[in-house]
Amino acid sequence: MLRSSLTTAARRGLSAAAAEAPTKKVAVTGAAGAIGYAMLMRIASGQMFGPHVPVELQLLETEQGLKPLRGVAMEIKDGAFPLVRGIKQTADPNTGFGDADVAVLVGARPRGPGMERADLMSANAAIFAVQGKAINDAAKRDIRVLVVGNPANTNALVAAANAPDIDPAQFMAMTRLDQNRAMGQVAIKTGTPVRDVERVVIWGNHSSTQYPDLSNALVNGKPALDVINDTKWVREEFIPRVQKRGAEIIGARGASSATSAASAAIDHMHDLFVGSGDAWQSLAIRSDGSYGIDKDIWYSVPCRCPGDGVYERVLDIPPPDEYSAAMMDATRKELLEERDAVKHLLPAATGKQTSTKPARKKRAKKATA
Ligand SMILES: NC(=O)c1ccc[n+]([C@@H]2O[C@H](COP(=O)([O-])OP(=O)(O)OC[C@H]3O[C@@H](n4cnc5c(N)ncnc54)[C@H](O)[C@@H]3O)[C@@H](O)[C@H]2O)c1
Ligand SMILES: O=C(O)C[C@H](O)C(=O)O
Repeated sequence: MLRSSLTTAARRGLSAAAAEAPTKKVAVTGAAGAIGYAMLMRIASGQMFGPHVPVELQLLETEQGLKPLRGVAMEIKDGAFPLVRGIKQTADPNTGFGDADVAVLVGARPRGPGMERADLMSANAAIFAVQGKAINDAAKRDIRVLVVGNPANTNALVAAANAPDIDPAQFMAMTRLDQNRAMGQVAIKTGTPVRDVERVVIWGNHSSTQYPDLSNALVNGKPALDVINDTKWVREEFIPRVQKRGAEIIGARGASSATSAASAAIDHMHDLFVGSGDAWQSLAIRSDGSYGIDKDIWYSVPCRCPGDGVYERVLDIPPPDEYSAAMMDATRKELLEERDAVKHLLPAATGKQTSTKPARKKRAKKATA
């Protein structure tokens, strides 16, 4: 068994030592859905945690979803991925999150044509209360949780509030898709490869109130706003396009974005665990009052990711100008309204730990070494 896995590893260019790295237990909910389907092969192939980290997949679905999930699991097995150490399939949250190092919470109803994210609030938020409790009961204490299912920011709040023994800083919601969309639009506008677009920030909610901000962005190392030199385009085309890109895709595809969402989840977790140096990544994290944002809402801000599951807010930036401040405020207000709408699912104040550090760096290192 060992011999054959090393042989396979060697075939795929992995060293024997690398193939022996500690296994990461990764829970994925909604694993048989469109995003799950697009994401799992990429986790299995090492794109989320790097090519040297084996994974055990813990796939959580509804009872109804278990049948298609069986097919997804068969396909993963048929991929013969050397890094995959096991595939668990379950509809029981405590089993799904059992001993998990990482959880990607995708399972939730997607928006259809004509729906706003607020329409998903009551249908989906309750799922995250149940899953927060299960994470609290069953997962590793230093788990990192990424919420993808919408309304993602407020679902992260609900999950964290129902996991009183886990630092809420370990729960994140995904705005990396918005960041990637914004970087893509800037690259097209300036005729530059995306690689040369940096420091684009998504502030606030993963919704049409988000603020895709180019104030600090660079294109080829020069201020993006100078390179673009077109405030009308920024305010009347770029910002609304990024804010409403989800709806634009639903209109075109008849279904909500899936491959790009899966790709963004891979990017988010890759940068969190493998690290992305000095680059800025937008993460929707529990507000600690920085930037004048109310505490205890999951508001997207720029972070640096040194690796090992740690993030640090980028605080060394100039204060927002009047336009940016108004945009940041609008999305802040929406998140406060969303929080009010799920009050019944928040059993305890989420300010249970005051640390703004993403929790237990030492233990995280140990868990991800
Ligand atoms: N944050 C983002 O950037 C972003 C981007 C795209 C989509 N989304 C959201 O992601 C979610 C999933 O989208 P999708 O296209 O994969 O939808 P989908 O309908 O294709 O799949 C969802 C899956 O979740 C499962 N599920 C539902 N409730 C569950 C539960 N309680 N436990 C486990 N599994 C459960 C369903 O059975 C289904 O298989 C939606 O809410 C969508 O709006 C977020
Ligand atoms: O917009 C949606 O409902 C889906 C997703 O959140 C997206 O941004 O594509």
